[in-house]
Amino acid sequence: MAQYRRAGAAVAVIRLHNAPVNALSSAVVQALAQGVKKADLDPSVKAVVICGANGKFSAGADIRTFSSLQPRDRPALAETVSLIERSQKPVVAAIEGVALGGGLEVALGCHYRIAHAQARVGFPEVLLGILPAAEGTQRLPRLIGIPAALDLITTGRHVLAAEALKLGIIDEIVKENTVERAIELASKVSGQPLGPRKISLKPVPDLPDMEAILSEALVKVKRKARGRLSPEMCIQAIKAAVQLPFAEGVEKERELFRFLLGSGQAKAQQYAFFAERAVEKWTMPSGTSWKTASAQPIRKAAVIGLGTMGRGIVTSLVKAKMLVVALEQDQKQLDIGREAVTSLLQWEASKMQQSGQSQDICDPARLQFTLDFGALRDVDLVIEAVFEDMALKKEIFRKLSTICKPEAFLCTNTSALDIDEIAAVTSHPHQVIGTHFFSPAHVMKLLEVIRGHHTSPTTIATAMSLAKTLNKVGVLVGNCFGFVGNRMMAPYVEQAIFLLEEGCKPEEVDQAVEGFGFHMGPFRMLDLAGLDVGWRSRKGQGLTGPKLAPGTPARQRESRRYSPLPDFLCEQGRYGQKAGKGWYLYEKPGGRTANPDPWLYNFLSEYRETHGIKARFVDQEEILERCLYALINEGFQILADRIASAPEDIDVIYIYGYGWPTHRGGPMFHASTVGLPHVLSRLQKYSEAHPDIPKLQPSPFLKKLVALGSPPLREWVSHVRQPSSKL
Ligand SMILES: CC(C)(COP(=O)(O)OP(=O)(O)OC[C@H]1O[C@@H](n2cnc3c(N)ncnc32)[C@H](O)[C@@H]1OP(=O)(O)O)[C@@H](O)C(=O)NCCC(=O)NCCSC(=O)CC(=O)CCCCCCCCCCCCC(=O)O
Ligand SMILES: NC(=O)C1=CN([C@@H]2O[C@H](COP(=O)(O)OP(=O)(O)OC[C@H]3O[C@@H](n4cnc5c(N)ncnc54)[C@H](O)[C@@H]3O)[C@@H](O)[C@H]2O)C=CC1
Repeated sequence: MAQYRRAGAAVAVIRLHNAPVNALSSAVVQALAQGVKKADLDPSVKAVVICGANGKFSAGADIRTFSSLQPRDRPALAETVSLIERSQKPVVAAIEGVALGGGLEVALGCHYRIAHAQARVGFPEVLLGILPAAEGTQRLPRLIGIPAALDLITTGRHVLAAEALKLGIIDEIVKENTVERAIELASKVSGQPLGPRKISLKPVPDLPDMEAILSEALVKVKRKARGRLSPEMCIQAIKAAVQLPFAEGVEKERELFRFLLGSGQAKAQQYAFFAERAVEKWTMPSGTSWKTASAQPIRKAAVIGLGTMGRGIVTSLVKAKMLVVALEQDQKQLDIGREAVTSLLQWEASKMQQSGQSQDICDPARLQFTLDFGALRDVDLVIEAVFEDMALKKEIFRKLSTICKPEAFLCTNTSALDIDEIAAVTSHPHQVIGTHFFSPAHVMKLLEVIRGHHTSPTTIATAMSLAKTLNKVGVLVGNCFGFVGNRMMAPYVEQAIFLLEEGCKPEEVDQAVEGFGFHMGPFRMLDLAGLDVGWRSRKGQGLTGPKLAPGTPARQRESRRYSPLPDFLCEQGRYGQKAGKGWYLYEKPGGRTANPDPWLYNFLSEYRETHGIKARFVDQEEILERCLYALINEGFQILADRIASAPEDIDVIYIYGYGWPTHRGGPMFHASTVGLPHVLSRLQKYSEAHPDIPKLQPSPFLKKLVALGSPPLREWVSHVRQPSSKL
């Protein structure tokens, strides 16, 4: 838990031990405190070094124990940090790997901090719905000043040793053996006065405009937080550091921590933390899993199509230092694509430069632009990102199957189409897989990995490993129209549009959904993505356009309710942001500011009149429940169909791909929080009111879970019938 040893004559080394990340469980904290006391009591010890086992200092408090914390538990970690600082002998933190959260708090209790050049430090607590509660919000501002402390504590970002040195968090960077250097330093400083090294005794560096800095920070985090409480509470705690003596600031920090711990948001954000890690450990009902399948190395990759998605995918691959071949259909598109990729890479390089990272990502030697499929002969993996058109995709895959080397993996970025149908035209269907990136592909963290019927475990392992290499979260799902993400999106968007028919304005629906915490409501999202995308898909499905059977009622398809509103908008060229108008009006084509559009109000009134719909007032509760419960209901059906193997998979997809607010833990977590009987009864109510909307009819699986007494979320999948598995 914490190993105590002597190094040389006069230095005690305390090494934190708790694989894999030396989390500060109560046993570790206790052993650390004992070590510090032992060193203090031993007159032959003149100085102390604290370090971590396996090249990591510590990733902080053990998050798994938070759910069992009682509000009145003694803050043992904070007491230990104080104990370290009060030590009569100099204590040096030797930081390797990470010193995060409570790990950094321990280091701040030390009198000196040295770090390896590759080490990272930070206070990521805000991302877990809490704040640094072992006196971190009181020590960091004293050490590095308010503006920098606000940045680090409210964003949770990790900083590399070089930046930490610049900020004053650490005293020295080491390239070789950090612990040896710490021992040297400890020996050197023993006997020197410790008062000036105790951060709690320092005043917070004063600034003339302190009040303004704090208020601006509050406005900024409130705007960004979308209902998340922790960033605001972090600012309150930092404000206490400015306004109160250290001990009182610590009291305030604890009070705010207790409030956050009990808020429910912390539980949701910590669930999301573990869900993200759980999805990496994919398993198929056959027993094949991440443990048994091995990924193949990808050195050279190709991307076909450099449109919205392809250019972002190329950027991601280049950033991950792969050799990349980028292919387009004609010279004009190739030139446009090249320019777009170049500017994305330049932007990435400048971002990296700002954060002190090396920026050799733009090396043109690693990137080849071509019109020639022959250039794909030696690539290890291809990602196809051409138009969403099955015939075109098949044509491309047929070609790839003959041109690429037999062991190459063939991936499609389709957002909804059948992976098996695409794989069927190749000679190696077991090497075909869906890799569904999200827009913008170089930014969004999600990679939905879609397994076809023949996809091999090696192909899955390689695609999941690619996600990790690209710094994304891969989630393995089964093959069906829209997979997990877009399949659940469909009933959500459908409800939003039906609500317009019934009397809402787009901004009312968006405000309700954004008030819940989404970055964008459905109409702003549709305008951004382009209304023509869905239109093309609906035409393909024969729901509108030339394939629609003559005489089909305007608002009905196969006895289900259908809204032709988005088709009408597209017929008028209102494709969204790119056209300067869609559900909203923009300042110009490509403009970003969505303004309510009087034209649309008139259009909606006329539409309602034509179809004999009496507009009614729809309250926020109904807007939210209709949109979100329809989406969640589909999630239950997806679990029942075994398209997703666990609720965590769905939640991670929604958090990282669709902007579901993390503090609400994802749609399935949200359902478990509000209670399955509640979700069921609201769906029943709405489906009785709208019997022609099948997506409001509660999923039989949801009904089953309620009948079983609403078991906890982690038990849901044990109640799914196995034979229907698509995974
Ligand atoms: C560290 C990482 C960057 C490593 O990343 P990577 O190598 O990619 O590995 P992972 O797959 O992410 O992780 C490997 C494995 O480790 C698990 N794990 C990681 N971190 C933790 C952790 N902190 N705790 C537990 N487990 C952890 C992870 O889940 C993986 O395991 P698996 O799931 O089985 O696969 C990366 O892991 C990372 O970023 N980790 C999180 C870092 C973090 O967020 N740290 C902050 C932790 S919170 C903290 O430190 C809080 C504090 O400031 C102190 C709070 C004080 C609490 C005091 C209690 C007092 C209570 C009463 C108050 C009231 C007082 C009164 O009334 O008076
Ligand atoms: N736009 C989005 O937000 C998302 C799109 N997708 C999917 O990604 C794929 C691509 O979508 P977008 O990038 O939006 O399309 P896009 O229309 O922006 O780009 C497609 C590109 O493919 C090129 N192309 C067409 N035929 C080609 C051929 N034979 N050879 C080489 N290049 C060819 C086109 O010139 C164009 O540049 C589609 O399957 C889409 O469903 C997936 C996730 C999100």
